[in-house]
Amino acid sequence: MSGVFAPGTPIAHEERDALHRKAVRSGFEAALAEAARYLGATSPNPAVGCCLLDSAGTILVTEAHHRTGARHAEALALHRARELGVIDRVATALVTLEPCNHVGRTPPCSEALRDSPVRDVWVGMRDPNPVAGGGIARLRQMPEGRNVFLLEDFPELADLREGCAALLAPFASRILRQRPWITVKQARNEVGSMIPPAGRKTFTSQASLEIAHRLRRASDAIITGIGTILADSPRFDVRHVPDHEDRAPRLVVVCDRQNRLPDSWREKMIGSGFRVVVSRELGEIPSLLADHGVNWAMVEAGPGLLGEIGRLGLWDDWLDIQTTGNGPDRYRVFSHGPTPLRFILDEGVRPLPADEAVF
Ligand SMILES: NC(=O)C1=CN([C@@H]2O[C@H](COP(=O)(O)OP(=O)(O)OC[C@H]3O[C@@H](n4cnc5c(N)ncnc54)[C@H](OP(=O)(O)O)[C@@H]3O)[C@@H](O)[C@H]2O)C=CC1
Ligand SMILES: Nc1c(N[C@@H]2O[C@H](COP(=O)(O)O)[C@@H](O)[C@H]2O)[nH]c(=O)[nH]c1=O
Repeated sequence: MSGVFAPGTPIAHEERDALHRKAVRSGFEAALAEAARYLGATSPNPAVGCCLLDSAGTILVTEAHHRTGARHAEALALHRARELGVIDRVATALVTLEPCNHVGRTPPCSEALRDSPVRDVWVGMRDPNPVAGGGIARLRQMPEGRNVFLLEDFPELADLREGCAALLAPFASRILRQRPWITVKQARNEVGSMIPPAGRKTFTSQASLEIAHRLRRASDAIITGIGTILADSPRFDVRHVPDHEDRAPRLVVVCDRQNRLPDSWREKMIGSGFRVVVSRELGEIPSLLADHGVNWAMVEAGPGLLGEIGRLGLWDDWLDIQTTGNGPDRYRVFSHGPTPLRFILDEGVRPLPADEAVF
């Protein structure tokens, strides 16, 4: 592995490699954490993080893509490095997604890297988007010895690649399958029921509600059923954690085949910044959401709609939060791949025992 250390650094190869792996690891962890803060704000673009290191492997800047139309993560990180006066020290760029090679709303990141002192570029995932991809090949063709390393070529860094795959999963789903990543969130009480006690909408703990609201913040759309609207008149807003500033209107899709949706609820939601769509056919929802640029959709619905979603297999991961009645709530996750839920869950709610949980 060549990399973050300047040629001629007077340390042994093995020591250099160990330090190098440590620097790459901390850099990717920082880039992933920063990017995950913007899940739900970047769509239809992906969430992407970038970390710039100096030749000793010290982190100089960590940045992320904030929203469509704004600078990409690499371009913003290089911009910050110039603002901070550390651009001349930048040696290595770690990016969770292949740098773009096209002129979209912003110029190609491959060129931003070319016009910088970066010599080594570490890439978490190849870009599944054929329009923007090609940055790896372009960087490799550039003169002056730029090196490009892919995490997929380093088995000892497989967990970082999985993190990058989880971060990209919602975008990759829309691009490759023309449907968003769909997460079902289900809360159940001590006896396994989803139905709240009379006069209440929720029964889980504050920690669980914060997880639910982080998921709302990270997703671009909520799929629900008419039964939930009629029972709860839900707000579906983000209030137990801070929301993204100036977020684009989020979609709520209501499965309602008999036109029972109250106008008053629809008007209230539009007034709070949602777009409301009614669907008579559950099966059409994934492609409809993809057409609206939705990368990640969550389901907040009752047992009627969840049964149908389960029967049709219309989900990618399923978060089941259970109240125990005594002690903290527990959760388990069922997932069909590296799940972006890893960026949502935290210590406030404990996983169920390993044999009952996916991770
Ligand atoms: N604990 C939790 O996590 C949650 C609990 N809840 C609770 O669940 C209860 C409501 O549950 P429920 O009555 O089952 O309501 P749902 O929210 O599950 O909505 C059910 C409706 O979905 C529509 N639907 C079902 N299948 C399809 C399909 N294939 N295509 C299109 N539409 C479809 C039907 O509408 P139609 O009748 O028009 O055919 C059906 O009546 C409430 O008490 C609420 O508090 C709600 C959300 C989360
Ligand atoms: N019961 C239940 C949940 N239920 C979901 O929350 C909705 C109410 O949202 P709001 O109007 O924004 O407070 C409700 O209609 C249903 O979709 N969620 C949870 O995290 N825990 C719970 O115990």
